[in-house]
Amino acid sequence: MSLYFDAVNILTEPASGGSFKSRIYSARNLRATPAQIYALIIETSKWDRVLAEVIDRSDLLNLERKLSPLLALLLVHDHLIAKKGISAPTSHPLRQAVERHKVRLKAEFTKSRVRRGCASIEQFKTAVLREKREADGSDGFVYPRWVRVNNIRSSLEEQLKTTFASYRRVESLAELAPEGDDRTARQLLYLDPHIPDLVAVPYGADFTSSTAYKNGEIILQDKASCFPAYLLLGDRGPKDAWQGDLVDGCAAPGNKTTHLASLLAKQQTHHKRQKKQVFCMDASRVRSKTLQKMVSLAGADQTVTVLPGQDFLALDPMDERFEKVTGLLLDPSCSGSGIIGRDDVPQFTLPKAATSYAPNTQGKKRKRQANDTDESGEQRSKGKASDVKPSSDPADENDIPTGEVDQDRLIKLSNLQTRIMEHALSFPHATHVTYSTCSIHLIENESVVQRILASDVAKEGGWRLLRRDEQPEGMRKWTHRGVRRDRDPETKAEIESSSLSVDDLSEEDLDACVRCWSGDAEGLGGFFVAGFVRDPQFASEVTETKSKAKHAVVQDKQEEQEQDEEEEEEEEDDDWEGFSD
Ligand SMILES: C[S@@+](CC[C@H](N)C(=O)[O-])C[C@H]1O[C@@H](n2cnc3c(N)ncnc32)[C@H](O)[C@@H]1O
Repeated sequence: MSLYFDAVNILTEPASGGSFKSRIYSARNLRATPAQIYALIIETSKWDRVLAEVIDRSDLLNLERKLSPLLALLLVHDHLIAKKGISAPTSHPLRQAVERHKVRLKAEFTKSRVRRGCASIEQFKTAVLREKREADGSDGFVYPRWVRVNNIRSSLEEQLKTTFASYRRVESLAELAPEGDDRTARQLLYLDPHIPDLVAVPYGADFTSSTAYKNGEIILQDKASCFPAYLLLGDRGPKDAWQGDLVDGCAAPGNKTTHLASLLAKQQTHHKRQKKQVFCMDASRVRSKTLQKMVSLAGADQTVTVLPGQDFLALDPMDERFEKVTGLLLDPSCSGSGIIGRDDVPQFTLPKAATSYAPNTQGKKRKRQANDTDESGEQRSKGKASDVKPSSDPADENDIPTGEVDQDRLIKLSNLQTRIMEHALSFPHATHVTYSTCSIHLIENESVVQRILASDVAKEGGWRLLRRDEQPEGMRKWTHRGVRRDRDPETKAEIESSSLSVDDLSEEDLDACVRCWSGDAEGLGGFFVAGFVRDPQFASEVTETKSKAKHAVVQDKQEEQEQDEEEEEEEEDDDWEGFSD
């Protein structure tokens, strides 16, 4: 019986960090084996809708008051579906509480199958799974595992021949969706058409024990998180390699930094030794340790200098160390509202509790709360050096969203993001800067862009947005672009009542901004990125306009002064009461 109590405890305790499976395997005080508990929970979750129906119709919970809804679901699963039945001595009171009703339970289970027009248990299982996916909205929704090949240590060709040798290429992301009851990873691979060296595999694929992963040849990084470095360095090769140094100002845990280094490696010819070219930093000392480990694991120590605990805003753009900096990538802290919960804890439809049963949390559908857990990168990086793995989870990069929109916090974030960007634009030799967030809110995205473009530093430096037609090929092809008003994250429809709008941005500006949304066929969370470029022509136009304006002001002032003097003279004349006729 301990198996069922262990499963109930696992499902009802507050979630701590890590995947659901790893939480079971690292849980203490379990009496059953983790494998047994995991299998029971996963199998029961496939049948929950039917089991809840059977339990309700047979009135089990009103007849057996000792059973909680969740415990009943697990026990009835094993009673009706597991080959060996309930895993407890026949004399155990809870086993008896279920088996006393075996005729009724069996009859309701059969009726449930017949109602769905299924002739066999297999057909029944497939129908029930389809029903479950339709009900939870996950039907047709693909959220793959994204894998970036690190060009410092390997190449896409090499990885296709080794790590992915047994994988079959598919032509669409949709083919990575689980089929039937197959929620486990199948060996399928999709080459991303937008980001070079990025592949997608079914979500359950686990590379953490693969040599390629341990050696930093592959990095588990979400597709959207690859946009900023690609937008900055693009499809350059040895012939048109990036000139100058780069800064990643908000870099931990280091996904985008190592991506920059990987793209630079691709541009370098083999005989040319890479010089230090990327300065990266994070204001948090603890997160900087993770950053350094990620950089080393990716083999990027030759290219990347980590400035631990460095506040980007305190960096002096005039410092001679940065005089060759031509590009900056800024991915500051944000609300994280675009991060989709990777909560892999199975969600159960439960039977109705008996009227006199006082349920604990077992009676509710569990959803992980952001503050249940301690999953910020800050906390994670407190682990041992050997714990540090290339990050795959956007939650490692950002705050975990609470689901509630705190307007004051968004305003503060937006102000800080704008300051950070204005500081980036003040690097004297910078020509390209990218700005990104994993937020869906206009106030952190297009609105920040609008504020930056309106700033003195942008106007004086001749900064404008990197137009879509100037973007690297993969980004040009990406169709989801900037929006003028906030959108409903579910329906993607504009929120008419939203008072915030970005009226100063032109249609061309919005087309320059790149958006990602969760819940569509792209397999991503919410993300935003925009590139800024210094345009000398634009600068001179601005300077010219400014100097014309200045000139006009000076002229006006001069004229004003002359007039004043004339008037004064007149007044003086008026005041002169000397000679008279
Ligand atoms: C969204 S995360 C960056 C994720 C990272 N770019 C990646 O791809 O792995 C934001 C990071 O910015 C850091 N940060 C926030 N403000 C900063 C500042 N003023 N200077 C330097 N780092 C800052 C935070 O500590 C946090 O680690």
